[in-house]
Amino acid sequence: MPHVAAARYGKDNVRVCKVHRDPSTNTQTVTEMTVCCLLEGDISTSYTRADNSVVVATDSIKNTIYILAKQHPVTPPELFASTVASHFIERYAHIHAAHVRVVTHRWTRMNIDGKPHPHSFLRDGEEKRTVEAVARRDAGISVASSIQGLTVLKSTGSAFHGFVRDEFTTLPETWDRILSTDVDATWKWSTFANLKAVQASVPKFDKAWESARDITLKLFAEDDSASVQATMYKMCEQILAAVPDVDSVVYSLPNKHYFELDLSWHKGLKNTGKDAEVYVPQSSPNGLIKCEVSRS
Ligand SMILES: O=c1[nH]c(=O)c2[nH]c(=O)[nH]c2[nH]1
Repeated sequence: MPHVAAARYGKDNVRVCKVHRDPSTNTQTVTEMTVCCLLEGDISTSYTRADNSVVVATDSIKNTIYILAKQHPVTPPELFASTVASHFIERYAHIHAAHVRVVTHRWTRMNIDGKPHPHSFLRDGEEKRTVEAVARRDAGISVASSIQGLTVLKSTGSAFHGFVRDEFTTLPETWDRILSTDVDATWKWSTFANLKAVQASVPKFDKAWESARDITLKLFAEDDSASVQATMYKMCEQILAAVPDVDSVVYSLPNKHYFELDLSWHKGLKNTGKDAEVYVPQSSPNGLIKCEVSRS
C-alpha cells in the first residue's frame, strides 16, 4: 500500500514590512522580511482522503504571520522565526512541527549631510540575513542563522597549486589569482528548550551575526589563501571560537572564476602572469565548495 512518507505544507514568499517608531528620538526603523512557514503533523488524510478537517489553510498561515508581526518583535529574526514556529505547534494539537524561514532584506539608514536620517533608507546590496527555526513538539526549537549573497572579490592574495595533475588536467597552477565568491554562511545554535530560552538568548543573535560577518570579511581579505577550502575552514574555526552557543558552522562558496586573457596575438601585448590586467569574468561554470565544521 502506498502511504504518505513525508508531507509539509504552508505559505511561502509572505512579504512583511514593519515600521518601528521611536517618539523619544523621532526616529523610525524599517524591517522588511520574506517569510516561509511550513507545517507537519497528522495531516496525511488531507492527501489520502481529501480530509480538509486537518488543514489549517495556507491563507490562515499567512494571516497569522501578519498578526504575530504586529503583536511581537520582528527583530532579531531568530526571535520572530521562533515566535511564529512555536505559535503553530502550541495552537494546533495535531501539528507537530513548524518550519519557519525568515529572509531579512537590507534597508540601511541614509546618511544625509553627514547625519543619520530619521526615516530614509537605502538598499546597499543584495546580501540577506536569513534564519530557519524549526519548532518540534517536545523537542525544542532548532535555529540556524545565515548570511547569504554577500558578494566579495580580492584581486591578489589567493593561490591554487599542488592539486592532482593527470591526463584530465588543463588548469595551470597559480600563485596569484583573483578570488571571488557569494558568501553563504550558516551557524547552527544548540537546540533551545522552548521559546523562553530563545527569548533569553536575544542579546546573542545580533552579536553572532556581526562576528560571523566580520570574521568572514577579515579572513577573506587578509588570509594568504591556498584554496577556497583552506580559507573557509579558518572562517568556520573562528566563528566556533567566537560564538560558544553555536554547535556547527556551514559554508557554501561558489568559486567565481576570472580567467586571464592572452592578448599576445595583438602586437605582442603582455597580459598574463605578472602582466595580467584585463581578465574575463566567467558566469558559468563555477566551482562550488562546501563544508560543515562541528565542535569535536
Ligand atoms: O580554491 C580552489 N579549490 C578548488 O578545489 C579548485 N578547483 C579549481 O579548478 N580551482 C580551484 N580553486
